[in-house]
Amino acid sequence: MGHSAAVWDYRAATEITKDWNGVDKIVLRSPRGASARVSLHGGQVTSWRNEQGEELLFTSSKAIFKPPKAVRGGIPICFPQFGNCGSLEQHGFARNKIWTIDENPPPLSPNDSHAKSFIDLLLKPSEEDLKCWPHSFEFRLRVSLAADGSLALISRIRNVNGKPFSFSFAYHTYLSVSDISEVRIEGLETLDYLDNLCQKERFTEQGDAITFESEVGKFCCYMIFIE
Ligand SMILES: O=P(O)(O)OC[C@H]1O[C@@H](O)[C@H](O)[C@@H](O)[C@@H]1O
Repeated sequence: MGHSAAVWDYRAATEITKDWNGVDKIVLRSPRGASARVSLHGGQVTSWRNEQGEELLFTSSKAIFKPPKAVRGGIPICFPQFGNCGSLEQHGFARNKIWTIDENPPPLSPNDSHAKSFIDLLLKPSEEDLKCWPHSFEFRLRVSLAADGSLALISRIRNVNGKPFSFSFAYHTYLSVSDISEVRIEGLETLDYLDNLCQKERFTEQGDAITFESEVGKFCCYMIFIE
């Protein structure tokens, strides 16, 4: 009768264990067998499996899993800087840090009608972070897995002391694909991008979907204004 989602215990479907470096990792499960694994190292989603148990994210065979090295794979969080567009280390420091779990997270929004298992992770700056990036922030990352296996990440960056600052941010998602020649990315037409393979020269994406016949390195430019 398909009642499994109604009786599914979402708290019990969230399991916290340790990886082999002693860092906590969280596994979220859906009633039909999808799962997501999130590490406190970098607040990084390191695995996302569908109901058939197939891994949807790529992790490099050369990835180093020892903090503070960033793990090349899954969904690294780039913050407070994307790439090398600033004075910080490449992609900022968030992906190198050990995040914490918020044991009393705010509830899911009432508009969110689908039951989900979720975890809220927090990152606050250390003394050392404040020396190289002197801004008081709290980064809340909510990772949720819906009953149908879909994964959502919501990031909220709070300015703690009201002094303005700017930052850049990205989910540097590594998707696993079986045949790159079959991949098309649609919906970026007309957006400007910086071409990493052409000294970050600025171009405008034209007409068709992006396909991959050789190496591609495009940073699409979005600007979000928050009042
Ligand atoms: O090697 P990192 O620091 O994990 O960054 C991953 C990649 O990030 C991309 O944004 C860069 O264009 C690549 O050159 C880089 O390899």
